[in-house]
Parts: sequence; C-alpha cells; structure tokens
Amino acid sequence: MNDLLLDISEVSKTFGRGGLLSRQKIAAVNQVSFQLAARRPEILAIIGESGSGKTTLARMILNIETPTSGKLVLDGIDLAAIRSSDARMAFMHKVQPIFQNPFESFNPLKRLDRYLFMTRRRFSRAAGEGAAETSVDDALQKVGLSLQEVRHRYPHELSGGQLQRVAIARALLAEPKLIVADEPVSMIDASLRISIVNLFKTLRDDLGISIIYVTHDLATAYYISDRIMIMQKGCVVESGDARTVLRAPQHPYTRQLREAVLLTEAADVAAGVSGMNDLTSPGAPERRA
Ligand SMILES: Nc1ncnc2c1ncn2[C@@H]1O[C@H](COP(=O)(O)OP(=O)(O)OP(=O)(O)O)[C@@H](O)[C@H]1O
Repeated sequence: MNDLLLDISEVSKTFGRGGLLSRQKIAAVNQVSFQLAARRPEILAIIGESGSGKTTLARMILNIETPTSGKLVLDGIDLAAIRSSDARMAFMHKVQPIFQNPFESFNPLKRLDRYLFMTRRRFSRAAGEGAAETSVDDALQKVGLSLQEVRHRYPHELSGGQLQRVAIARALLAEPKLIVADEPVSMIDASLRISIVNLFKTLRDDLGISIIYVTHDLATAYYISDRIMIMQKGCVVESGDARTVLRAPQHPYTRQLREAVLLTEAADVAAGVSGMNDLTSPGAPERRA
C-alpha cells in the first residue's frame, strides 16, 4: 500500500486568453503542493473566492485538466502516465467526481436506475442481475435512498438533494478511495445542504473515503472538514487544521473571508434568521479525533 493517497507537487496551470495580438496568460493555479495520507481518510476543504483556482485544481486531480507544470500522483498512479483506457479505468476506480449541479450530471431523458446499472457494469465484473441489484441498492442505501425509490424514475422526478445523493451513490459504485466534490451543495436547497455534507462525514468514517470538498462556504467547510486550504489568485495562502485556521486565521485574506461570514451571521441574527453560519456555534460538532 502506498503511504500517500494523493501527492501533489508544485502543480501549476496557466491558461491563455484573448486573440493573437492581445494574448494574456492567466495563472489559474500557481505552484500548489499538498498530500493526503493513505491510511487516514480525511475531508480537505479547498476554499477561496470566485476565480481563485479551486475548480482548476480539482479538475487536475480528476485528470480532466492537464497541469502546465508539476506532478500529481494518486495512489501510486502518475496522472501524466495515464494513456490507455485500462489505465483510465484503474484511475477512475480510485477517484470519483461530484459536481455542482446534479441536474447536469444526468441526461434528463435517461432513467436513473439505468445509469446506476451501467456504472455498476463498468466497475464490477461480478455477474448476475441479482448481484447487480444488490450492489446498486447497497450504494443507494449508503446515501439514504433505495433502489425501490429510484427505480424507473427520471432526474426531474427527484429533488436536487435527492439527485445529488444518487450522484454520490453512482460514485460509490466505483468503490473509490477519493471523492472530489466541487461545490456539491451550492445549488441545493439550504435546508438539505447539511444532510449532504453530513453524508460526506459518514463516507469518511464508515467507508474510509477521503473527500476533497471545494467550496466558497466557510460554514459547511468548518462544520465537516479536518483540514482546510485557502486559495487566493491560484496560490495556497494558508492551510492546516480546519478549526485552527478558521478560529485564528493568520493570513489577511483568510481573516477577510471569515469576517464576511461573521457579517452575514450578524445580519441573520438581526433579521431573526438562525442559520449554520455560526463558526463558533456550540451545536457544531467537534472535529473527529
Ligand atoms: N478553460 C479556461 N480558459 C481560460 N481561463 C480559464 C479556464 N478555466 C479557468 N480559467 C480561469 O482561471 C482562473 C481560475 O478559475 P477557476 O474556475 O479554477 O476558479 P474557482 O476558484 O473555481 O472559481 P469559481 O468559484 O467561480 O468556480 C479564473 O481566472 C478563470 O477565468
């Protein structure tokens, strides 16, 4: 077994923008390095304002985007060496994505159970309809649904929260070691967000899956993450234990982000709204040991 699940060293991504004469270079991600240990599943939140490079970094980890420089290794697989479809499959067994809009993750004309059975066929060689039904149902049960609830249903027949759970169940069929979730709750009804982020904690604790949680939202990041990495203009400006970073931020940008949340919270309190923006709420559970 490799000691590191993910090893990212000095990864950068530069995009070119504009026409031939007005070509500009944008350093979307600049010299980012970090690791995830193989034996200690964790939730790492990547936080930053719009345009800070979070999605580009997530897409490089998912091998959707190629870095301009630097190296990414997932559980011993050097992403730059993935060429064949077999290598791609082996990689997808280890890491699965969850995207922002669950309605865009599924073809609206295709039944959800068909998606799940197709995914199961891709990732498991165990034959038999009964075995397939059991694994699809198992994956759905892990996210609080069942095959009975999902069978014969189309994406529009489910709520955004339910559909995001189906997307997570589909990811679980690959039995991944890592899930990269890019703003997975930002398009979900506020009342359902907490149940989805809680689900990530369950996946970490019960299935040993590490989660990279990309978000703008300090409150949910504080609530579920073990570690936090703050990005600004493509660079990591602060990282460390989630509670330490958010309770006593060292970098001015992290302080600025935190103050913005506290201002929202003060406005909510003034308006009589109680949300989950309270970073120091006694109701927020302590970090897992
Ligand atoms: N394909 C691309 N071509 C050109 N520029 C790009 C491309 N993808 C991203 N960028 C630029 O790279 C920078 C980082 O974008 P990225 O989407 O990674 O940020 P982000 O932190 O995820 O933002 P958001 O929270 O809004 O999704 C931005 O300036 C963006 O415009």
